[in-house]
Amino acid sequence: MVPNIFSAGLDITEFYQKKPEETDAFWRTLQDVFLRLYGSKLVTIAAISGHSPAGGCLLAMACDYRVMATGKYTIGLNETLLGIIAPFWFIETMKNTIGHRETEKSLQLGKLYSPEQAENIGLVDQICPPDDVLGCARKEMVKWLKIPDHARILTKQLMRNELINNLSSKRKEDIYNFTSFVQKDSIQRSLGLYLESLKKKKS
Ligand SMILES: CCCCC/C=C\CCCC/C=C/C(=O)SCCNC(=O)CCNC(=O)[C@H](O)C(C)(C)COP(=O)(O)OP(=O)(O)OC[C@H]1O[C@@H](n2cnc3c(N)ncnc32)[C@H](O)[C@@H]1OP(=O)(O)O
Repeated sequence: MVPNIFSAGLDITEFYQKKPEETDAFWRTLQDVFLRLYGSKLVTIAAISGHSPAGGCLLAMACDYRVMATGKYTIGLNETLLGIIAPFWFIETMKNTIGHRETEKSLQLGKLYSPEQAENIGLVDQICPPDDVLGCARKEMVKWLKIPDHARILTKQLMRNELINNLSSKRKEDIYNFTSFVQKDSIQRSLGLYLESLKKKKS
Protein backbone atom coordinates (compact mmCIF):
# COMPACT_ATOMS: atom_id res chain seq x y z
CA MET A 1 0.00 0.00 0.00
CA VAL A 2 1.46 3.40 -1.05
CA PRO A 3 0.86 6.20 1.49
CA ASN A 4 -0.91 9.34 0.16
CA ILE A 5 -1.85 7.85 -3.21
CA PHE A 6 -4.23 4.96 -3.84
CA SER A 7 -3.96 5.46 -7.62
CA ALA A 8 -3.22 8.55 -9.75
CA GLY A 9 -5.64 7.18 -12.35
CA LEU A 10 -4.71 6.01 -15.80
CA ASP A 11 -1.16 6.72 -16.88
CA ILE A 12 -1.79 9.55 -19.35
CA THR A 13 1.54 8.94 -21.04
CA GLU A 14 0.01 5.67 -22.29
CA PHE A 15 -2.35 7.62 -24.54
CA TYR A 16 -0.38 10.80 -25.19
CA GLN A 17 1.59 10.79 -28.48
CA LYS A 18 0.99 7.08 -28.98
CA LYS A 19 0.06 5.07 -32.09
CA PRO A 20 -3.55 3.89 -32.47
CA GLU A 21 -2.54 0.23 -32.01
CA GLU A 22 -0.87 1.17 -28.71
CA THR A 23 -3.91 3.03 -27.37
CA ASP A 24 -6.14 0.15 -28.54
CA ALA A 25 -4.05 -2.34 -26.55
CA PHE A 26 -3.97 -0.07 -23.51
CA TRP A 27 -7.76 0.29 -23.47
CA ARG A 28 -8.32 -3.45 -24.01
CA THR A 29 -6.14 -4.12 -20.95
CA LEU A 30 -8.11 -1.64 -18.87
CA GLN A 31 -11.37 -3.31 -19.92
CA ASP A 32 -9.89 -6.69 -18.89
CA VAL A 33 -8.84 -5.39 -15.48
CA PHE A 34 -12.23 -3.81 -14.84
CA LEU A 35 -14.25 -6.83 -15.97
CA ARG A 36 -12.15 -9.12 -13.78
CA LEU A 37 -12.37 -6.91 -10.71
CA TYR A 38 -16.03 -5.85 -11.03
CA GLY A 39 -17.07 -9.43 -11.82
CA SER A 40 -14.82 -11.13 -9.27
CA LYS A 41 -16.42 -13.86 -7.17
CA LEU A 42 -14.07 -12.90 -4.35
CA VAL A 43 -14.91 -10.25 -1.77
CA THR A 44 -13.00 -7.13 -2.80
CA ILE A 45 -12.40 -4.24 -0.42
CA ALA A 46 -10.55 -1.10 -1.51
CA ALA A 47 -8.23 0.33 1.17
CA ILE A 48 -7.94 3.83 -0.30
CA SER A 49 -4.76 5.14 1.27
CA GLY A 50 -4.84 8.57 -0.42
CA HIS A 51 -5.69 10.32 -3.69
CA SER A 52 -7.91 8.39 -6.04
CA PRO A 53 -8.82 10.42 -9.14
CA ALA A 54 -10.46 9.13 -12.35
CA GLY A 55 -9.22 5.60 -13.13
CA GLY A 56 -8.30 5.26 -9.44
CA CYS A 57 -11.88 6.03 -8.48
CA LEU A 58 -13.10 3.49 -11.06
CA LEU A 59 -10.92 0.75 -9.54
CA ALA A 60 -12.20 1.58 -6.06
CA MET A 61 -15.83 1.57 -7.26
CA ALA A 62 -15.29 -1.83 -8.87
CA CYS A 63 -14.74 -3.28 -5.38
CA ASP A 64 -17.51 -4.41 -3.01
CA TYR A 65 -16.64 -1.95 -0.25
CA ARG A 66 -14.46 1.15 0.09
CA VAL A 67 -12.51 2.39 3.12
CA MET A 68 -10.78 5.75 2.60
CA ALA A 69 -8.08 7.50 4.63
CA THR A 70 -9.00 10.83 6.20
CA GLY A 71 -6.75 13.75 5.24
CA LYS A 72 -6.28 16.14 2.34
CA TYR A 73 -7.06 13.51 -0.26
CA THR A 74 -9.62 13.48 -3.02
CA ILE A 75 -11.58 10.92 -4.98
CA GLY A 76 -13.86 11.21 -8.00
CA LEU A 77 -14.19 11.05 -11.76
CA ASN A 78 -12.53 14.32 -12.77
CA GLU A 79 -12.30 13.59 -16.52
CA THR A 80 -14.18 16.70 -17.68
CA LEU A 81 -11.61 18.90 -15.89
CA LEU A 82 -8.98 17.32 -18.13
CA GLY A 83 -11.11 17.97 -21.23
CA ILE A 84 -11.86 14.27 -21.66
CA ILE A 85 -14.99 12.17 -21.14
CA ALA A 86 -15.75 9.34 -18.76
CA PRO A 87 -16.73 6.33 -20.93
CA PHE A 88 -20.19 4.78 -20.52
CA TRP A 89 -19.00 2.00 -18.20
CA PHE A 90 -17.26 4.46 -15.84
CA ILE A 91 -20.58 6.35 -15.74
CA GLU A 92 -22.68 3.21 -15.15
CA THR A 93 -20.34 2.07 -12.37
CA MET A 94 -20.68 5.43 -10.66
CA LYS A 95 -24.48 5.39 -11.08
CA ASN A 96 -24.54 1.95 -9.47
CA THR A 97 -22.51 3.38 -6.57
CA ILE A 98 -24.01 6.81 -5.82
CA GLY A 99 -27.16 7.03 -7.96
CA HIS A 100 -28.13 8.86 -11.13
CA ARG A 101 -28.52 12.47 -9.95
CA GLU A 102 -25.31 12.62 -7.91
CA THR A 103 -23.43 11.01 -10.81
CA GLU A 104 -24.77 13.56 -13.26
CA LYS A 105 -23.56 16.49 -11.13
CA SER A 106 -20.35 14.77 -10.26
CA LEU A 107 -19.37 13.98 -13.86
CA GLN A 108 -20.33 17.27 -15.44
CA LEU A 109 -18.39 19.19 -12.80
CA GLY A 110 -15.49 16.70 -12.77
CA LYS A 111 -15.92 16.72 -9.02
CA LEU A 112 -13.17 15.53 -6.68
CA TYR A 113 -14.54 14.85 -3.18
CA SER A 114 -12.82 15.00 0.20
CA PRO A 115 -13.07 11.73 2.18
CA GLU A 116 -15.90 13.21 4.31
CA GLN A 117 -17.87 14.36 1.24
CA ALA A 118 -17.28 11.00 -0.44
CA GLU A 119 -18.65 9.20 2.61
CA ASN A 120 -21.71 11.51 2.70
CA ILE A 121 -22.71 10.67 -0.86
CA GLY A 122 -21.84 6.95 -0.52
CA LEU A 123 -18.85 7.05 -2.86
CA VAL A 124 -16.87 5.48 -0.03
CA ASP A 125 -18.46 3.39 2.71
CA GLN A 126 -16.19 4.30 5.60
CA ILE A 127 -13.42 6.73 6.46
CA CYS A 128 -10.54 5.90 8.81
CA PRO A 129 -7.29 7.53 9.99
CA PRO A 130 -4.54 6.88 7.40
CA ASP A 131 -2.60 4.48 9.64
CA ASP A 132 -5.74 2.39 10.24
CA VAL A 133 -7.13 2.06 6.71
CA LEU A 134 -5.86 -1.47 6.23
CA GLY A 135 -7.06 -2.46 9.72
CA CYS A 136 -10.56 -1.09 9.00
CA ALA A 137 -10.60 -2.91 5.64
CA ARG A 138 -9.58 -6.17 7.31
CA LYS A 139 -12.31 -5.83 9.96
CA GLU A 140 -14.92 -5.28 7.27
CA MET A 141 -13.59 -8.23 5.27
CA VAL A 142 -14.19 -10.53 8.25
CA LYS A 143 -17.91 -9.56 8.17
CA TRP A 144 -18.22 -10.23 4.46
CA LEU A 145 -16.47 -13.58 4.70
CA LYS A 146 -19.06 -14.81 7.21
CA ILE A 147 -21.81 -14.70 4.55
CA PRO A 148 -22.44 -18.00 2.71
CA ASP A 149 -20.30 -17.69 -0.42
CA HIS A 150 -22.78 -19.09 -2.97
CA ALA A 151 -25.53 -16.68 -1.87
CA ARG A 152 -23.20 -13.66 -1.81
CA ILE A 153 -21.73 -14.50 -5.23
CA LEU A 154 -25.13 -15.03 -6.89
CA THR A 155 -26.38 -11.76 -5.40
CA LYS A 156 -23.30 -9.92 -6.65
CA GLN A 157 -23.79 -11.38 -10.12
CA LEU A 158 -27.46 -10.36 -10.15
CA MET A 159 -26.47 -6.82 -9.23
CA ARG A 160 -23.51 -6.54 -11.64
CA ASN A 161 -24.18 -8.73 -14.67
CA GLU A 162 -26.11 -6.13 -16.63
CA LEU A 163 -23.11 -3.80 -16.78
CA ILE A 164 -20.64 -6.66 -17.30
CA ASN A 165 -22.68 -8.04 -20.23
CA ASN A 166 -23.17 -4.58 -21.69
CA LEU A 167 -19.45 -3.80 -21.71
CA SER A 168 -18.53 -7.33 -22.85
CA SER A 169 -20.77 -6.99 -25.90
CA LYS A 170 -19.42 -3.54 -26.79
CA ARG A 171 -15.69 -3.96 -26.23
CA LYS A 172 -14.59 -3.38 -29.84
CA GLU A 173 -16.83 -0.35 -30.25
CA ASP A 174 -15.59 1.05 -26.94
CA ILE A 175 -11.94 0.60 -27.95
CA TYR A 176 -12.67 2.30 -31.26
CA ASN A 177 -14.36 5.22 -29.45
CA PHE A 178 -11.46 5.62 -27.03
CA THR A 179 -8.75 5.57 -29.68
CA SER A 180 -10.54 7.89 -32.08
CA PHE A 181 -11.27 10.30 -29.22
CA VAL A 182 -7.78 10.44 -27.74
CA GLN A 183 -6.07 10.62 -31.14
CA LYS A 184 -7.83 13.93 -31.95
CA ASP A 185 -5.42 16.88 -32.16
CA SER A 186 -7.49 18.95 -29.73
CA ILE A 187 -7.49 16.14 -27.12
CA GLN A 188 -3.76 15.54 -27.56
CA ARG A 189 -3.18 19.26 -26.97
CA SER A 190 -5.29 19.19 -23.76
CA LEU A 191 -3.47 16.10 -22.48
CA GLY A 192 -0.08 17.66 -23.22
CA LEU A 193 -1.01 20.82 -21.33
CA TYR A 194 -2.35 18.78 -18.42
CA LEU A 195 0.85 16.71 -18.16
CA GLU A 196 2.89 19.92 -18.23
CA SER A 197 0.73 21.43 -15.47
CA LEU A 198 1.30 18.34 -13.28
CA LYS A 199 5.05 18.70 -13.69
CA LYS A 200 4.93 22.47 -13.00
CA LYS A 201 2.91 21.87 -9.84
CA LYS A 202 5.68 19.56 -8.67
CA SER A 203 8.54 22.02 -9.28
C1 LIG B 1 -17.21 9.65 -27.08
C2 LIG B 1 -16.60 8.46 -26.48
C3 LIG B 1 -15.50 8.75 -25.55
C4 LIG B 1 -14.83 7.52 -25.10
C5 LIG B 1 -13.83 7.73 -24.06
C6 LIG B 1 -12.77 8.58 -24.37
C7 LIG B 1 -11.81 8.99 -23.55
C8 LIG B 1 -11.17 9.06 -22.39
C9 LIG B 1 -11.35 8.30 -21.18
C10 LIG B 1 -10.18 8.44 -20.31
C11 LIG B 1 -10.43 8.11 -18.89
C12 LIG B 1 -9.29 8.61 -18.08
C13 LIG B 1 -9.07 8.25 -16.85
C14 LIG B 1 -7.88 8.70 -16.06
O1 LIG B 1 -7.60 8.12 -15.06
S1 LIG B 1 -6.95 10.02 -16.59
C15 LIG B 1 -5.80 10.36 -15.29
C16 LIG B 1 -6.44 11.17 -14.22
N1 LIG B 1 -5.53 11.42 -13.15
C17 LIG B 1 -5.30 12.63 -12.65
O2 LIG B 1 -5.85 13.62 -13.08
C18 LIG B 1 -4.32 12.70 -11.53
C19 LIG B 1 -3.10 13.46 -11.90
N2 LIG B 1 -2.16 13.43 -10.80
C20 LIG B 1 -2.26 14.21 -9.70
O3 LIG B 1 -3.19 14.96 -9.52
C21 LIG B 1 -1.15 14.08 -8.70
O4 LIG B 1 -0.04 13.46 -9.31
C22 LIG B 1 -1.55 13.29 -7.43
C23 LIG B 1 -2.15 11.90 -7.75
C24 LIG B 1 -2.53 14.11 -6.61
C25 LIG B 1 -0.28 13.02 -6.58
O5 LIG B 1 0.38 14.21 -6.34
P1 LIG B 1 1.94 14.21 -6.03
O6 LIG B 1 2.33 13.26 -5.00
O7 LIG B 1 2.30 15.62 -5.77
O8 LIG B 1 2.61 13.63 -7.36
P2 LIG B 1 3.18 14.46 -8.55
O9 LIG B 1 2.17 15.43 -8.99
O10 LIG B 1 4.51 14.94 -8.15
O11 LIG B 1 3.32 13.41 -9.73
C26 LIG B 1 4.48 12.65 -9.85
C27 LIG B 1 4.79 12.39 -11.32
O12 LIG B 1 3.71 11.64 -11.91
C28 LIG B 1 3.17 12.34 -13.03
N3 LIG B 1 1.77 11.98 -13.06
C29 LIG B 1 0.89 12.12 -12.06
N4 LIG B 1 -0.28 11.59 -12.40
C30 LIG B 1 -0.15 11.09 -13.65
C31 LIG B 1 -1.02 10.40 -14.54
N5 LIG B 1 -2.27 10.07 -14.21
N6 LIG B 1 -0.53 10.02 -15.74
C32 LIG B 1 0.74 10.28 -16.10
N7 LIG B 1 1.63 10.96 -15.30
C33 LIG B 1 1.16 11.33 -14.09
C34 LIG B 1 3.51 13.76 -12.78
O13 LIG B 1 3.53 14.48 -13.96
C35 LIG B 1 4.92 13.61 -12.16
O14 LIG B 1 5.83 13.26 -13.22
P3 LIG B 1 7.41 13.57 -13.16
O15 LIG B 1 7.93 12.83 -11.99
O16 LIG B 1 7.95 13.05 -14.45
O17 LIG B 1 7.55 15.05 -13.03
